[in-house]
Amino acid sequence: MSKSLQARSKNAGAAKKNGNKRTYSGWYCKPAPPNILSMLRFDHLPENLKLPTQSTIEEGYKRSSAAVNHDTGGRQSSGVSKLKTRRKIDVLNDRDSKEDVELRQSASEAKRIANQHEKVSPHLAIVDAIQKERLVVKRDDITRQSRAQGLSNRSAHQGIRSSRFCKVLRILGEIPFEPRVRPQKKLPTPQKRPPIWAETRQELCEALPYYRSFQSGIYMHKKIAFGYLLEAFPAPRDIWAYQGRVIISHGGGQCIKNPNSESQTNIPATLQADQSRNDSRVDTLLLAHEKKIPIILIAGKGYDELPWNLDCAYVVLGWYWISFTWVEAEPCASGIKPPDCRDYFHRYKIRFDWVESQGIPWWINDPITPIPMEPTPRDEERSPLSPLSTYSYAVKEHQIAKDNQDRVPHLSHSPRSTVKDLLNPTVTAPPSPPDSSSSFKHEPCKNTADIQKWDNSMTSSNDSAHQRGNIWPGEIELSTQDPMLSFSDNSLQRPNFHSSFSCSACHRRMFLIYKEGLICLRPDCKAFFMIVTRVGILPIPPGFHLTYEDDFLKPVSTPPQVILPYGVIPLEPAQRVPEADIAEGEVGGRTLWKGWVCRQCGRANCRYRWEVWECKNCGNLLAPIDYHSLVPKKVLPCIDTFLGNSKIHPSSGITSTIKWIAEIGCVCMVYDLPSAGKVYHLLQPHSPTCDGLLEDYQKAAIEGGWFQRRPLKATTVKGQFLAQHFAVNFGAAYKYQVDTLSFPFEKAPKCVLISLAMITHHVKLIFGEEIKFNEILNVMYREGQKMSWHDDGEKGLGPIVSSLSLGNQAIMSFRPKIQRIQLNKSFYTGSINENKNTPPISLSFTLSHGDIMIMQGRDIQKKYDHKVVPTGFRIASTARVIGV
Ligand SMILES: O=C(O)CCC(=O)C(=O)O
Ligand SMILES: [Fe+2]
Repeated sequence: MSKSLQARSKNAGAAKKNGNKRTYSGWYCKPAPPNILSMLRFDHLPENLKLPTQSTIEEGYKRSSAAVNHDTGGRQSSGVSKLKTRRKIDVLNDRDSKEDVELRQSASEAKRIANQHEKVSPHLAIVDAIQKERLVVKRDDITRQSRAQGLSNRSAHQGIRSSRFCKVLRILGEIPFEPRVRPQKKLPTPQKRPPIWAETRQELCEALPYYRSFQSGIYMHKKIAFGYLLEAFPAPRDIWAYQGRVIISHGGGQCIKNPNSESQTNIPATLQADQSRNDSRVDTLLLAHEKKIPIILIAGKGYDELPWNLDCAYVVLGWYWISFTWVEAEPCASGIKPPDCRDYFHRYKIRFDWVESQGIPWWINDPITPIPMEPTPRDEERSPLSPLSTYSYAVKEHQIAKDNQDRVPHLSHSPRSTVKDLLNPTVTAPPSPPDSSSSFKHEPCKNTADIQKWDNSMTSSNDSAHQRGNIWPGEIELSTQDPMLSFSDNSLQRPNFHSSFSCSACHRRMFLIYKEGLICLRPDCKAFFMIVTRVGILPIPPGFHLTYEDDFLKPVSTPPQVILPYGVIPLEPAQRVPEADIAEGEVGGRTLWKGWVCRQCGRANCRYRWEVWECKNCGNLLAPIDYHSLVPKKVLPCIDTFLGNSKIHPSSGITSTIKWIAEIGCVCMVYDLPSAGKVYHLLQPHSPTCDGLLEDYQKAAIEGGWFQRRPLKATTVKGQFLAQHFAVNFGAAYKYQVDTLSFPFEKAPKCVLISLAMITHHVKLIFGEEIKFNEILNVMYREGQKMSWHDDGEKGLGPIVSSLSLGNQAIMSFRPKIQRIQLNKSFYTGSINENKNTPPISLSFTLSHGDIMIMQGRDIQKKYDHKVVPTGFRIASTARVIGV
């Protein structure tokens, strides 16, 4: 006899001994016929339902009893003739209040039939039970239900109400109804302020080296997860438990808002494909779990599970480690193509546990509350037979609180992990996040060789991680037992969380994580995400409430492998960063426009003023620059260009000519953009005067505090978004794309007026007439800043726009305009590839210190976009006529 048959007969024997009791492993749980499974799974058009006819039932039965005979040595015998099934779907109007009574009656009838037939074939009993239930099809209900689930109107077709199946499932599975208790947001705002908070996503991304993702909910680099944002678009069973020490969220990716939906607001984003390890976000989170790499969690205002109302847009929660991951089945929304052969997607769930070395979470006002703790896998490994260690969190927390003495819970900056650490398979310290800023001491894993090694170590140690499996409390201890689940007096005796169970379909061990029953979490198992009931294993319909086991939710101690590599509060930018630190190769470096976390109030700030870091909340100032920091022309590199190194796309139709301007002894390149206008490039007509202007602009910026990064008017990012460059406008207001500060000419510093005079003079040399520019926009770029694709087409813009360039060189490019792509639709997929939709650059050339550029013709703004990418610190003044 095969092993499995031996086990079966042993279990069958055990069942006999216990009278009516049936052991789980002896339970015959052949899944119902395929059409029943899909019918149960989700809403379908009734005409597509194909409820089994007598002949299909018989066929199915024959198939399954053949299989059963093969499996069990002919335990089953024919009983088809006994079945009198109803095959009609009733289309009913609103049912009256007797509905539930009827439901119960028919369900107990169903159970009676199930009991009668279970010896024959439980799946036939299911068919019978379901049909006894008189499946209700009613258009209005479906519409309502679809809306409630955020599904589109297209799903509002007739179909079987999954809510009815939920009821059936609860009755057949004898599952008490335990509705999910939504957080009421009734907790008071924490007394301690968060270590870091922000009002915009940009502030997070510019101030925190571990969260630089504008769109995705996870910030990762080279397969290392650094930051995870808990925001809107929750998935089922996301949870905040034990005062936030345990957070269950979901894997990223493959989500979109339903494109068929009437309203794009207040509807959840739904999966459009399976989440799988092929997705780098999922893979990175799983690696973080396997390698015990901690990750910083940030909560946004849209995060519904947070039990108090945020009075800002984002708060940094702190360090977590990923203690467990698993896969669930999530219904395919209407209008979304399901995967082959099933009507659900795989959705990864990720469980984060608070890293205890941080002390108590900053938001907990009452440190006395004892928290039941589960031992770590390590504890279990050390003493597999000892009872669960009882751990008084309160005592430990008191101790930590005493040590911390009320300080804001940020960590000391432990030294950066080395590659050797990373390669150590037992103790793995994660590297610091990538950061081009030299002022943050926790430097990035810049070295590609290091990263390569890290990657390799990931891949090789990955195998061992897989061999180890997802070690979880109790697993090692209990894998030596043969846990049995039994039914007694119609109630399911469940083992506690530590017992785990063995899936009757795939025979693999599984943790019991839902109160509702034994649910296999292996996507490759035919019983994946189905519930064991008295009449067999049934799929879980949409909207069915699953509740986590209490034991499962308990916080677990942080294993020693979890090492925190840096504090959540980034170091301050170095005081008085020299603007002209050419040794670093970055004049006016990138460091200087990165954000900053105010030490006084914890606000994450963008650097929005040129001359100082200023806190938007409390006005705290950091590192104001002074005259010693000016960047003189002589320290700037200048690579000679040949006539501006212009490039013209062959298919653009653009032609160029060279003009000699004898009055000032200067070359001018003229580019003819067909049926749009001309672009003139005057090569360094006056650079010595410009050397002085370069310094004067910087002095004016320090003295006057003119130059600011200001909000873009249209952006795809939620909330305010600052342009990269620092700018100030004089004369007529020019606020076309950016809400730039504007002042009258009388207030303008001298350097601005000189620049305007120079531009006016050169424009007159070209066109022979004086243009009365009434506006000049002055832009300062720090290292790494640029002005992306745009036009200057403010209403009432005159035909001539002309600029003066100072400082480092910049490449100016033109390209034909494109239709703005609908970013919103694919916003959450992260799959936008703008390059696919962008036309090639028609013309580009290099602007050097002292060059003047002129665009002539309004149609240039209508037909072309332009962008300017400086090679480093640079100033540009652009004059226009506005309001004509
Ligand atoms: O930086 C420049 O040279 C030009 C900037 C520009 O295109 C603008 O201000 O609209
Ligand atoms: Fe422009």
